[in-house]
Amino acid sequence: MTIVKADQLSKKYPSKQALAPISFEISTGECLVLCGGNGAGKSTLIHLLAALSKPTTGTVVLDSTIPLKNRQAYVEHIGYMPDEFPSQLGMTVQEMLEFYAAYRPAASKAQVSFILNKIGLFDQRTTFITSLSKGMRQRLLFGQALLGEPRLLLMDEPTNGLDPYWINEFLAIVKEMQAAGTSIIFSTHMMDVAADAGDTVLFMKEGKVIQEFQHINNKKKTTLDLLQLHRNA
Ligand SMILES: Nc1ncnc2c1ncn2[C@@H]1O[C@H](COP(=O)(O)OP(=O)(O)OP(=O)(O)O)[C@@H](O)[C@H]1O
Repeated sequence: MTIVKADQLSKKYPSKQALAPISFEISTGECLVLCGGNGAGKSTLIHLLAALSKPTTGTVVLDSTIPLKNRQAYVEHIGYMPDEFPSQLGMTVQEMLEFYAAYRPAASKAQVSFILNKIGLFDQRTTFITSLSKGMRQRLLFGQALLGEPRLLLMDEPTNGLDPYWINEFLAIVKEMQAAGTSIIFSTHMMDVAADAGDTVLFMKEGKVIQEFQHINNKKKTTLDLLQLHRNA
């Protein structure tokens, strides 16, 4: 079943066409990975899908009925992980998760504890965010995106700053979420992560999709293919 349908979505700034019109569909439990060099348009596309920015053209529909312009209903069903930490630095780890849980109708106190364990920060739950390492902050951002069992998980460079153990854990959690029916879109510069997680990998350059891989089976070969494309982007 199609969960996300983007039709001719584009973004033009006065001085720049950041994203040329793009159309795609994603099914329940599918993972779409966005790759490409700096300035390729990955964050622009994720911001549009997260309803953080208005498209210049085009539409997005979630779950076949909820349009992007019905912002409240739309964002209730998505989890969003930004590429930079927001400003809640005066909170503890648990307070931050509870703060975000309050905005997610399906999130509960029990889920906050579950996620704290999942991201390996249960023992640091009373630690102030300012005292966390970069990788720990990244895990916390990932954890808040999982709150409320989103139908669509949108993540901007989620593995930045993660050590190899947590990159593996991230990939395992992504697969668990997919198996539970969550659809996932994330950007990455890590070709092995893209090859491992992506059912579909879109390779972008200067706001356009220049190549698309689907249903990757041979991880090693595909990682090399993606690296080759990255060199050309
Ligand atoms: N607010 C803005 N005003 C004008 N141009 C912008 C704005 N935001 C982004 N751009 C431009 O849009 C293009 C795409 O940027 P975007 O952040 O989507 O790239 P990206 O693929 O996420 O890059 P990176 O890998 O460096 O994060 C870039 O050329 C960027 O300079």
